[in-house]
Amino acid sequence: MSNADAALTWHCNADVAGGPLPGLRGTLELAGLSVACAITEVYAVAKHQRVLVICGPGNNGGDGLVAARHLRHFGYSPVICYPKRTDKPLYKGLVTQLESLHIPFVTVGELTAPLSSDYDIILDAIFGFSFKGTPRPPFDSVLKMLAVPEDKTAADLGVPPIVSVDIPSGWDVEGGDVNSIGLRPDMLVCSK
Ligand SMILES: NC(=O)C1=CN([C@@H]2O[C@H](COP(=O)(O)OP(=O)(O)OC[C@H]3O[C@@H](n4cnc5c(N)ncnc54)[C@H](O)[C@@H]3O)[C@@H](O)[C@H]2O)[C@@H](O)CC1
Repeated sequence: MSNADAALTWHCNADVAGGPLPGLRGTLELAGLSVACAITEVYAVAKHQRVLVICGPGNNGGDGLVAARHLRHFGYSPVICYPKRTDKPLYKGLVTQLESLHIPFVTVGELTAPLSSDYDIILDAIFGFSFKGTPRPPFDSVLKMLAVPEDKTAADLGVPPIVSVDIPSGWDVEGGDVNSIGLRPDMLVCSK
């Protein structure tokens, strides 16, 4: 059993540790752990150690914060971009856990193209099913850095493989890429 399988099995059998975590905290933990485990299956740490985790302001971003912690424990070197933080205690706790592991945080301004010079994978935890309208700053400029127009390749633009949580960020959950955001993830991790 791999470390990732062991962690997921432990979480799913969490009654041995006093019961599953309740409510949103529990679902965020399970979602984030599942995302991290899925990444280990597809992007081996030996070749994809540097992971940029971009977190949005809602629960999709929370999945990213949890996934980053597990990725660190699985041997990856996550760096987090979390430009719109919330004061909710659950989220402050997730940030404190990451800081205690000395996981670096970067601002949007510190992200420079081509992203592939600094990162081997992007974890897109910006928006999930509650995204509406067109992306507002600062996420509009972040999404532009991740976009790959139809007539270009990710390699041309230096965009590393993108793993999206739930749905590609900026896409409408029913209508798809109605705003022509151009984010075309290589991998999507979503619940059944
Ligand atoms: N709701 C739940 O119980 C859970 C949700 N999870 C994840 O969280 C996602 C849904 O979470 P949320 O409902 O918090 O929403 P999202 O995380 O999808 O996004 C909502 C946030 O994005 C902002 N936003 C919306 N449209 C925007 C725009 N055009 N420009 C800039 N900001 C914009 C909103 O103001 C809000 O802060 C799911 O897709 C899933 O990935 C789960 O994984 C964990 C449990």
